[in-house]
Amino acid sequence: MIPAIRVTDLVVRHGDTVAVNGVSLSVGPGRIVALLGPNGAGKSTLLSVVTTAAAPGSGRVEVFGVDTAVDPVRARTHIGVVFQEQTLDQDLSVERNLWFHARLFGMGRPAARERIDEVLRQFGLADRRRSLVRELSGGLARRVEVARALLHRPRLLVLDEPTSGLDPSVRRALWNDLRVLRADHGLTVLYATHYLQEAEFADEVVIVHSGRIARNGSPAELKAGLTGAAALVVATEDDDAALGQLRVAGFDARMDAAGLAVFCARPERHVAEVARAITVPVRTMSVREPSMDDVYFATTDVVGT
Ligand SMILES: Nc1ncnc2c1ncn2[C@@H]1O[C@H](COP(=O)(O)OP(=O)(O)OP(=O)(O)O)[C@@H](O)[C@H]1O
Repeated sequence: MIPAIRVTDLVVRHGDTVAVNGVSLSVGPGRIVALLGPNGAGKSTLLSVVTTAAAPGSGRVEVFGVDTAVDPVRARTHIGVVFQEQTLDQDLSVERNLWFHARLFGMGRPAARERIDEVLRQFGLADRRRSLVRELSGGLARRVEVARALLHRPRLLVLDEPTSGLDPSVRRALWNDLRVLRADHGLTVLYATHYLQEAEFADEVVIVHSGRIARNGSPAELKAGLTGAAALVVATEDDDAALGQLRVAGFDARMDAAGLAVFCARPERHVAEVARAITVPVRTMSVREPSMDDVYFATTDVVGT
């Protein structure tokens, strides 16, 4: 099976800065992949090469088997892009913006008209078709951008921080749309985000740091691979006394933001043992699994030092 995206030993420089430093990555069709990483990690640069906006310094990028450096025009037929900054023409209507895109991708008039009607309906924008973009809310304008990106029926949608500045309900609606598109059309989605909880929607998370892939895997794999973050969180009548008792019993117990945390690899297996070690009354005990935040900070801190 041809991967939707294959990146091989990619290096990209901006002047003296090595923005992408030897990245290799393969994304299967229909997968949803999140790119995480601190500012300046190289996410946008990587996305710009995948979308043919920038050329690789060395290495190779293929989109559905098409080498983006050899045949960028053909590669672009497979790719829809939603850029970090809004790129709609503010003084044109929603419909006109879509029309220009359709013409840019060589769609004939009848086909363009039909497809524009279809995406406007699909994204709930039919009643806004004649609205000027500058009259739209940020959330609606984003919807128009996603609709535009999908107009030429690409198989891969690339989004660079698509939800930044959008309110939580608009963000949730966008992710629902993308999941439906994947389910109905097998769309492959690659997106960069700084909202760590948005990485939970992905089949695979790729954490980029200093131009390299620092860690990648499914959200569950990344969390399971994290040692030292899972804990039993205990609330007692006297947490200070309980802390001392747990330490005497040999547990790695600490006070943190959640309260008294007992760190252990499989917390659910230690409930009885922890309860036995504490003589003060226990109010509640709960298992805390590692979060995407734990994975992110463990990865970027370790790599950054
Ligand atoms: N046009 C440019 N000219 C010079 N340096 C650049 C240019 N674009 C990016 N860089 C540098 O390349 C590195 C990677 O930047 P890039 O924008 O790809 O990171 P990013 O992970 O997308 O960051 P952010 O989360 O802030 O968008 C950074 O050191 C950045 O300063």
